[in-house]
Amino acid sequence: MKYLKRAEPQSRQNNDDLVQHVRKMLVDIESNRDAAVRHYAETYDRWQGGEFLVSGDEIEAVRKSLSPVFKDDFAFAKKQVVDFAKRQRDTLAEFEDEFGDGIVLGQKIIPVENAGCYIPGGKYPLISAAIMSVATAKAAGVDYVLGAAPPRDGKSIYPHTLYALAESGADEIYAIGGVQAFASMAYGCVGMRPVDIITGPGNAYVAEAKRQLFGMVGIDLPAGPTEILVIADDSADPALVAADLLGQAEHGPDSPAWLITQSTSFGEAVAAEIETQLVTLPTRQVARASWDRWGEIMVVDSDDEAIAVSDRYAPEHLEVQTARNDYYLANLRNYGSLFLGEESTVAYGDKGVGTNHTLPTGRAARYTGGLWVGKFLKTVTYQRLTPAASRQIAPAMGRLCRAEGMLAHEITADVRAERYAEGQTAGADE
Ligand SMILES: NC(=O)c1ccc[n+]([C@@H]2O[C@H](COP(=O)([O-])OP(=O)(O)OC[C@H]3O[C@@H](n4cnc5c(N)ncnc54)[C@H](O)[C@@H]3O)[C@@H](O)[C@H]2O)c1
Ligand SMILES: [Zn+2]
Repeated sequence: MKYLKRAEPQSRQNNDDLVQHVRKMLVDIESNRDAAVRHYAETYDRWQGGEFLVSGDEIEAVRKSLSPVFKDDFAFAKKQVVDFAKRQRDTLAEFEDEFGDGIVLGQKIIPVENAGCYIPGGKYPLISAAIMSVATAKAAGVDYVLGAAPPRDGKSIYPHTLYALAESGADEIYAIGGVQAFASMAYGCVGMRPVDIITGPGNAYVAEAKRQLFGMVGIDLPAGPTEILVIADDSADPALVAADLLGQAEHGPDSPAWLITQSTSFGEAVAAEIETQLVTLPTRQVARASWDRWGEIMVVDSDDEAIAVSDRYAPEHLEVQTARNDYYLANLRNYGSLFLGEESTVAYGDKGVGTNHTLPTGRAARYTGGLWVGKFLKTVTYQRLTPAASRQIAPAMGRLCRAEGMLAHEITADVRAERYAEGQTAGADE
């Protein structure tokens, strides 16, 4: 593999400052609660309001103010995402079966009770993120869903985001952003009830807060700064590929965009197109910074090498525009969501083609997919035995306890062997 363009040396590994900064905030909020939350909201969100909880009147006013076209577009996106989520829910099944005579084992699927969903809004109000988290949680059957988004002007949530949160089914909505939002949802500050799982994408502070809070509260997945990788060959259109790379570079100055191709001339054409398009792109300031710093163009020798390199990057978004898209679909392993052919594009996935847009970043796609109904559901198990079955497995179970030196465990098996011994009346077989 050779690089036509390479990212600046990665400084991501050394994120001590970020880790310490977020830890300090979380510790402060855990001990000083609402006062600390208010302090950080004032510092980082320029908060000037009173209550963080958004009132029903404010939601109603927003409902009235938005255009029918926006509402129709939103309804389309929501329907796509919810239909797909329900279809995914249908793939999960409870079961109860016999595993050996008299040994009944089962799986149940139980939604978490309370979920806190974060909608990013530092740079852009990510309206669709409300559907991705809140509507998906509701499709999973979560009882109570709290929505949180940063205030746009120090006072209230961006109206379209507020509408999206309400329409997606949020039970309560709070105008609060970043680390202080996640800490409040986890610890139950500023009137929030402490939730069981916190979800949603966000910037580096948000991603780090989720990582540190994990354990005391559930998290969906590491979903930090957006990434895109495009695998393209000579059959692709360099202008379209360049547009798609810049489309995601626009997210923030820490959003990498990568291209893998087997054709040096194609790689050069995309590089030239990017320069051309950056001249007029309205959000070029951000896109230029991220492309210069993180952008990469790699030339490989074969489809299999393209797949191997792509799997190493484990990109959040992966577009494949080649003459052999099905081969890639069959063989790629690590990605958050895959966009096959030039007709699909990450922006569709972002805004509401139907797949969830909260996706793994920072190589987390090696071990997880994106947000989906399953993240709000627990697959739990249960067991039930007949007396005869209990008696029958007791000796083996007891010996395994003993082998581990767990003698109190062994006794629990031994007493059952005795209790259900043949001829005993207590607990005899039905
Ligand atoms: N992985 C995914 O699925 C996915 C999807 C959509 C968006 N994203 C990413 O989400 C991110 C959104 O970022 P954003 O910044 O626009 O919005 P954000 O809501 O994630 O972050 C804004 C918050 O950051 C906090 N903040 C800012 N500076 C701080 C500081 N110095 N210390 C502590 N907190 C601070 C503020 O409280 C503010 O409310 C982008 O990086 C985007 O790429 C990821
Ligand atoms: Zn995007």
